[in-house]
Amino acid sequence: MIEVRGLTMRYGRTLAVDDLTFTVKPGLVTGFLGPNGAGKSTTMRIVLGLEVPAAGEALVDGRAYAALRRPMLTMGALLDAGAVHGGRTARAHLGCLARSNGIDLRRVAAVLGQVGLTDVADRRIGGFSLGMKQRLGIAAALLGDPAVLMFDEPLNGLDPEGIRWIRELLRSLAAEGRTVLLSSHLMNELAITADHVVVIGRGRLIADTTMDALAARFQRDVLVRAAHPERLAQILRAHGATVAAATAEQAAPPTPGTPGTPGTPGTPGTPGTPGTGSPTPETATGGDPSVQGLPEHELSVQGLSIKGLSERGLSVRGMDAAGIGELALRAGIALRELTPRSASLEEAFMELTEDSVEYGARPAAAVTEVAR
Ligand SMILES: Nc1ncnc2c1ncn2[C@@H]1O[C@H](COP(=O)(O)OP(=O)(O)OP(=O)(O)O)[C@@H](O)[C@H]1O
Repeated sequence: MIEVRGLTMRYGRTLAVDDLTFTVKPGLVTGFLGPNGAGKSTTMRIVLGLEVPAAGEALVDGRAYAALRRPMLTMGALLDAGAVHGGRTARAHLGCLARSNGIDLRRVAAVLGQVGLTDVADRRIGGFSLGMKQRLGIAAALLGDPAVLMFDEPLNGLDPEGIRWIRELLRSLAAEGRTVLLSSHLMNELAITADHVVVIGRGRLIADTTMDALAARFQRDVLVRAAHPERLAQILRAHGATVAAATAEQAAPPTPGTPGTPGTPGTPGTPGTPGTGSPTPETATGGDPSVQGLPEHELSVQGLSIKGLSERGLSVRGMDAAGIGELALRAGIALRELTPRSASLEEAFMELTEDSVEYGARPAAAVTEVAR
């Protein structure tokens, strides 16, 4: 387990890490995500005892890394794959590390095999590609067979095969019950690999949550176009959904010639869906017995006219497309469009971190909400 508590780090006037607290648990791959300069590397260097924080502490399995007598047996880390002596062979490099940590030299051959470098073990590291250096760095991290592993941007610059290999390795290490933390500034890279994600921006915690919860939080809404939008809005609200008029940008322009295109029922060449002709305000209020007699404000959504709603559609949150379809069917309201819309994880990340960049520290309530 890695515990980061109230960590603060300054470089001159730059506040690189700002009162950061999170825990990395065993048995999971945890992604450490943030835009460039967010403070990921600084945090990792503090965990490794390479920097002394202005406040707070970082513990590895309950102890400060710098206080460990044989640290590589507790935690393996890869911070900078390029920071190795290019004149040494891979085997000699790992042999040095093993000797200095009292690790059995037989582990050298074992980890070289584990990362697929056995065939090049006696070549000088200076001639290695970036991918080979990454593998060597990972071999070094695995040398002491530690329960905790921490990698800074291990996927950087790798080809798809290399990325897939690291992903599978990290997942298998977590499946063995180890604690695995990897940083990245790309959400899409982490989305497939990580179970849990800690997001930081400007050194502050933005989110500490499961990947699934993050995706669910950024499930945007369902865009609904219906024959009687105002009535459907009432019904959906009565069942707990939040309904708003879709904004102009949200509503994709209707495809020309689509049957039942809003606002053009019965136009030659665009046959309306039977029984779902877009109502004029008069027919919607006058012809529909279920809404007759209702006050005017209950027959609109955000002040939009029924025609406006028919064209833009409704943005529905808190209910999935199946639930909306079911309620519309029961009410006899024909649907013309029912589109679940969610942000990609990359968009979710941009949205989260853009806020932190734009406004600095997020209010504690927002962090709690995301971190839940
Ligand atoms: N040695 C240093 N001296 C001065 N400023 C530093 C130093 N190291 C980091 N910083 C600053 O601290 C902040 C956090 O940097 P850090 O490298 O930890 O971010 P990061 O999230 O790892 O970014 P990246 O993805 O670009 O590596 C940045 O503003 C950076 O410029």
